[in-house]
Amino acid sequence: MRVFVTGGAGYIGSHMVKLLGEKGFEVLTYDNLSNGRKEAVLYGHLVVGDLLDYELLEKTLRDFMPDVVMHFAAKVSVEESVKEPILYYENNFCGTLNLLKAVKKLGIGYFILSSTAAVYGIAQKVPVKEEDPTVPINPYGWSKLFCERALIDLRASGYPIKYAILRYFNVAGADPEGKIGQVSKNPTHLILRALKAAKGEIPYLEVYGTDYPTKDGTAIRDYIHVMDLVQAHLDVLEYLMKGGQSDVFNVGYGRGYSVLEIVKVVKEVTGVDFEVKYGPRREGDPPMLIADNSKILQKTSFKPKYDDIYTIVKTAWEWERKQ
Ligand SMILES: NC(=O)c1ccc[n+]([C@@H]2O[C@H](COP(=O)([O-])OP(=O)(O)OC[C@H]3O[C@@H](n4cnc5c(N)ncnc54)[C@H](O)[C@@H]3O)[C@@H](O)[C@H]2O)c1
Ligand SMILES: O=c1ccn([C@@H]2O[C@H](COP(=O)(O)OP(=O)(O)O[C@H]3O[C@H](CO)[C@@H](O)[C@H](O)[C@H]3O)[C@@H](O)[C@H]2O)c(=O)[nH]1
Repeated sequence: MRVFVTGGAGYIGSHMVKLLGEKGFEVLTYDNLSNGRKEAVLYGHLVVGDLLDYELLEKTLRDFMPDVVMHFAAKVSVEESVKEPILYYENNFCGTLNLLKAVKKLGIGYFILSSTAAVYGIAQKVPVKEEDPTVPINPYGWSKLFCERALIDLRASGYPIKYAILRYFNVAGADPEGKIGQVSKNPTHLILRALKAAKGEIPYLEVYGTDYPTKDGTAIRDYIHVMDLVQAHLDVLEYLMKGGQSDVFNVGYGRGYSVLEIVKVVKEVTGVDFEVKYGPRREGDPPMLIADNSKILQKTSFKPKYDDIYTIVKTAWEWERKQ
């Protein structure tokens, strides 16, 4: 089976490409390398191209003619999206429209979209369920919600695409074999920044906000290991191919850690008591996001294997210390 992976040179996409390659899928990665690295693509070919370059996108898809499109390519920083909203709408939404346009033209049948817990905005209750209100509080979340809508509407218009929209919670950790991991040109993610503080690459870790309505005043997130996340894509694909209905799925573990709890785990795992400073909230950050993952657990064969915060931080640290 042939799988076209957009964003396959990035953090999550490269773990997906590795798993697909190991399982014997034929893979083609399409990535503009704006935040990806060609060395991270361990299987199949890489076409360096932009989603916004419709001609190249359509030609690449036509030449490869995949059975499945897995769409990871996006700009992913909440903070940057608040400062550069047009960039986010253009890259993420217009990019996805180009992809859907080409998919429809070529008659491709399966589509898995990387969406995000950021579509929920300030959750009224946690854990959040897929049918809960989606009112993003930053342009990144809106750009992803628009992509969801476009895909749902394409199906509703009668085009017989089978899709899964996966709303990832906070993805962390690295390939346990140590071949790939998270590399970012401008790292903003909490665990990665904490590890960089432990390495001395940044002078301290700043905690963004200590006045959230949570147990210790810092924001809570549901951290999921990247290996479980990419496995979830195969489980969902199997579900669709066996006749499962197109649907939206939360992908998280259903439990949350505060920023301070993560700091404690990172200090324990690295053995480094790095400096922590306390600053104001970061614009666009909701207080708490935890997945209700019962739908994916019930409907597909997905079974988390790496759902231990120490395993997540350890695999990330093993990768990061080699960089
Ligand atoms: N990391 C997380 O915690 C998280 C959580 C929820 C959802 N997601 C989603 O997962 C997906 C992958 O995120 P990631 O963390 O691996 O980010 P990443 O930046 O490592 O990967 C994204 C890849 O897409 C490529 N890309 C971006 N715009 C492109 C364009 N216009 N054309 C071609 N390639 C382009 C980048 O070069 C990069 O390699 C994204 O869609 C993101 O919204 C990530
Ligand atoms: O140096 C830092 C970095 C982050 N945080 C806090 O840590 C939490 C997690 O932040 P981060 O790791 O940047 O993730 P999120 O902003 O929650 O967003 C991630 O998780 C979303 C899903 O929940 C994805 O959609 C996004 O792509 C991904 O960046 C937030 O409360 C941040 O304010 C800090 O306090 N200090």
